[in-house]
Amino acid sequence: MTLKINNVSLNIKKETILRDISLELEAGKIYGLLGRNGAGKTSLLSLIASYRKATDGSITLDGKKVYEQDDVMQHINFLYNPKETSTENDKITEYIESGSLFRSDFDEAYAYRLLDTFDIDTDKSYSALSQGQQAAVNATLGLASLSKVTIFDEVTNGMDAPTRELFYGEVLEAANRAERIIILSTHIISEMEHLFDDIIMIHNGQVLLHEPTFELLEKGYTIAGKAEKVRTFTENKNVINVKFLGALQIDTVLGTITQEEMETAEDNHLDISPLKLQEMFISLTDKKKDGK
Ligand SMILES: Nc1ncnc2c1ncn2[C@@H]1O[C@H](COP(=O)(O)OP(=O)(O)OP(=O)(O)O)[C@@H](O)[C@H]1O
Repeated sequence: MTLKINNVSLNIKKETILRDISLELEAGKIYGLLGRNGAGKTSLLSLIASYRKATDGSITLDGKKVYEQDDVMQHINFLYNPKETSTENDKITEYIESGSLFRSDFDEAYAYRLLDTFDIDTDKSYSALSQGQQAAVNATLGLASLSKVTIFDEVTNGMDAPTRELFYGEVLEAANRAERIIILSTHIISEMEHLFDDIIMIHNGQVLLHEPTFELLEKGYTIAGKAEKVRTFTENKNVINVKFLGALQIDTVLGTITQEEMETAEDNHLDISPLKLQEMFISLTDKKKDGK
């Protein structure tokens, strides 16, 4: 199964929101969609879910156009947390029923197991739940839908840390249950980094990069130790971030490290560790660097 986004652009009024986006997403993968506020993530996801029509270009699932095609659209599920508090009086049980009514792949038993995991009282109405509990119900609807393309747009907003951890575990399980494309748009990068097979970064309405996470993280490293030693080591290197922790300096460097350099680091009691996705993201999307 392949979701193809072909040269998609979106203009709203006279503003260009998305410019010439081309991406190919494969079943069996979890995608992390990252971008600064206003980069265009939700706009792109709305196009995939047919909430909007692209100004140019097309989106296809297994070669079939998605926009306003019911037979294709029912396999694409877009979950987000509405900004307004819901006045929805339906009981959670009714929510699950309607979820399964419209989606042929919906697994009701799985949904109830998830709600139990999230400790949701299914006799309550949706509007009687707290913000974080509503987020857990939305997450459940997405996970249990088993939809071929399942999109979670900042769905963890409002969830507390233990609930987010439960959600991450369930995302991994849901990805193993069925061959599907899962897209997670988030700002909680450090917590979710381990979930992503691929990273897609959107910046100023364009694709900045689309790469397997492990390849991206092999593009650099962090080095920590006595400030003076670290400074000497990273002199003339592409340092994208410098942090201090007491007497310790931690530099994030883009580039590979040679065996010889590894030995020098060891001799100087410097610790080398993998690059952090969040630091790379901050550096790559630094507005000061692109003059914005
Ligand atoms: N209905 C609209 N009318 C005009 N401009 C819009 C509309 N919807 C979105 N935009 C603009 O499109 C740009 C992208 O917005 P979008 O919501 O896609 O960003 P985002 O990456 O999801 O941001 P965030 O991380 O803050 O949620 C922003 O500049 C926003 O102001």
